[in-house]
Amino acid sequence: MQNILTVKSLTKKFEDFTAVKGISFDVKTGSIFAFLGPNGAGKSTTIKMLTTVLKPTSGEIWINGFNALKEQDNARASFGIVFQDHSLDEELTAYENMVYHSVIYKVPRKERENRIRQALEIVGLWDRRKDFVKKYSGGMKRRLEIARALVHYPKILFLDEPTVGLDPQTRKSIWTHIKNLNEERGMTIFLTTHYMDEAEEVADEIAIIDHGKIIESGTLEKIKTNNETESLEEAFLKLTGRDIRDENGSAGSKTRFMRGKGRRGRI
Ligand SMILES: Nc1ncnc2c1ncn2[C@@H]1O[C@H](COP(=O)(O)OP(=O)(O)OP(=O)(O)O)[C@@H](O)[C@H]1O
Repeated sequence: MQNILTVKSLTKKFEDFTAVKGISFDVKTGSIFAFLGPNGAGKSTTIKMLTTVLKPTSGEIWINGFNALKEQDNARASFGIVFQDHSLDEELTAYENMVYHSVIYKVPRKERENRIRQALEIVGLWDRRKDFVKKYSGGMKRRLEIARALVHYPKILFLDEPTVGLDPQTRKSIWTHIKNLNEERGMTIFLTTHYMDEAEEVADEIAIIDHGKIIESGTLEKIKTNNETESLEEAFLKLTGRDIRDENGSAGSKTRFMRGKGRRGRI
């Protein structure tokens, strides 16, 4: 199987602090890859580098055969992104949001309508296309963001915490849409999540990052065997000494209090 994404010795320094320390990994074409780590481990910094938002200090990123640092336009055309924070225009309808994004991504005018329809149908929002986004529920907004990320036919979709802040039923529905995209359309999915059960259920391969280094990677079975645990959550705890979940207990929002200060061991 070919790799749609290859990362070699990727490093990011913020002045004298190294947030990502020479990580390397491959993502197979057509797979679902989960990138996990405690708060402050380096996930967002890595995703920002992979999606060309942040320039690495050193290392290589290859996306769909393109060097993401030297062939940025081709690399960008190869992926879609759904970030944690909503970036929809609430004063526009869903359809208008889609058009706006299609223009930015230079989708040919003649193909625009057809592609928008396809993308909205995938997430079950075609019938609601004329509604203003401000009337949408949290789950519908997330589905719209996923549809928007599909309109330029990306080969790989980056999802940063796609279900954060959503109730369990809505989370389930989002995963159904994501799994359909992967299984029926062969789209590669790269995701981060704080919900271990979700990663366990959907991911073909998993990488765990802590303190800027990948400390474990492979299939769920391999990770459980390596760590002699029954679940991913137990393996994660054993490896990082930390719980990935919100420790304030408020579903969805993430604690920041452990961020980056070497608090390994405190649970
Ligand atoms: N612009 C920046 N300047 C300085 N330090 C930064 C910057 N961005 C991130 N960091 C630091 O780099 C480390 C990794 O941060 P990052 O946001 O990548 O972690 P994360 O794994 O995504 O965490 P979370 O799950 O909390 O979002 C943290 O210690 C963070 O404080």
